[in-house]
Amino acid sequence: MEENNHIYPIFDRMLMRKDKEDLLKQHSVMVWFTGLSGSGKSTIAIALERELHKRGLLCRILDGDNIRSGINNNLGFTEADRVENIRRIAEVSKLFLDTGVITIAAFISPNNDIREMAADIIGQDDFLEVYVSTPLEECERRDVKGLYAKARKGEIKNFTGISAPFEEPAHPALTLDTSVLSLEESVNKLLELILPRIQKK
Ligand SMILES: Nc1ncnc2c1ncn2[C@@H]1O[C@H](COP(=O)(O)OS(=O)(=O)O)[C@@H](OP(=O)(O)O)[C@H]1O
Ligand SMILES: Nc1ncnc2c1ncn2[C@@H]1O[C@H](COP(=O)(O)OP(=O)(O)O)[C@@H](O)[C@H]1O
Repeated sequence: MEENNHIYPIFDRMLMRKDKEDLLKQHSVMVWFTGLSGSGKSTIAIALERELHKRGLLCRILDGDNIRSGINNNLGFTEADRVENIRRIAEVSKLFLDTGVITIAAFISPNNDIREMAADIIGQDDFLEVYVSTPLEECERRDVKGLYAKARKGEIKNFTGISAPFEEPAHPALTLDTSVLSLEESVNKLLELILPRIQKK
């Protein structure tokens, strides 16, 4: 490769994240939602992506539907499996970030060590932690997938909030309690936080 450089100067260097961000006219960032099942992570992620898309900004959502059903379909909910789940998600996120894409992850990611590992893989400066702090009582009242009822009956083991721990983030960039905030209010708060970072002047 090196000896061809004078013939093909275009091979001088590999295209970098900045080249891709310039192409897309945006800065990429990682928006990392954490919170209990049913707290609103996916709902907010989808609404946020729509608002950014409307503004001409390219995003990628990673959530249980496209990760746990595919690349991570060999993982369950033991502590070790959750660590591996989040590790792979962080590595995949990094690829999207390096492609200039605004990356939005919606996973329980139940403790500080797991979220810290994700932030280390992705890079602390790119990592915006958003805590969807909807109380357990409200998540359980919603019981979107009927899993809390099953967990209470002991039919699902290691269920976060019931039989497995959830550790609140110490210093999230933003906290959204969807028992108090409407979806629109949550998205507006996110836009206020994110837009100044991702829009190219
Ligand atoms: N034992 C147990 N504990 C928690 N959650 C469970 C469990 N079993 C299945 N589910 C469903 O899986 C979704 C959570 O997956 P995550 O990948 O976000 O979890 S983690 O970050 O690895 O802790 C979560 O979906 P969300 O509601 O989207 O959060 C649950 O529906
Ligand atoms: N203000 C709100 N913000 C977000 N979701 C809400 C709100 N009020 C009610 N919900 C409902 O709560 C549920 C949250 O589910 P989901 O987004 O799948 O949560 P998670 O991804 O955290 O498991 C959805 O059914 C959603 O319609």
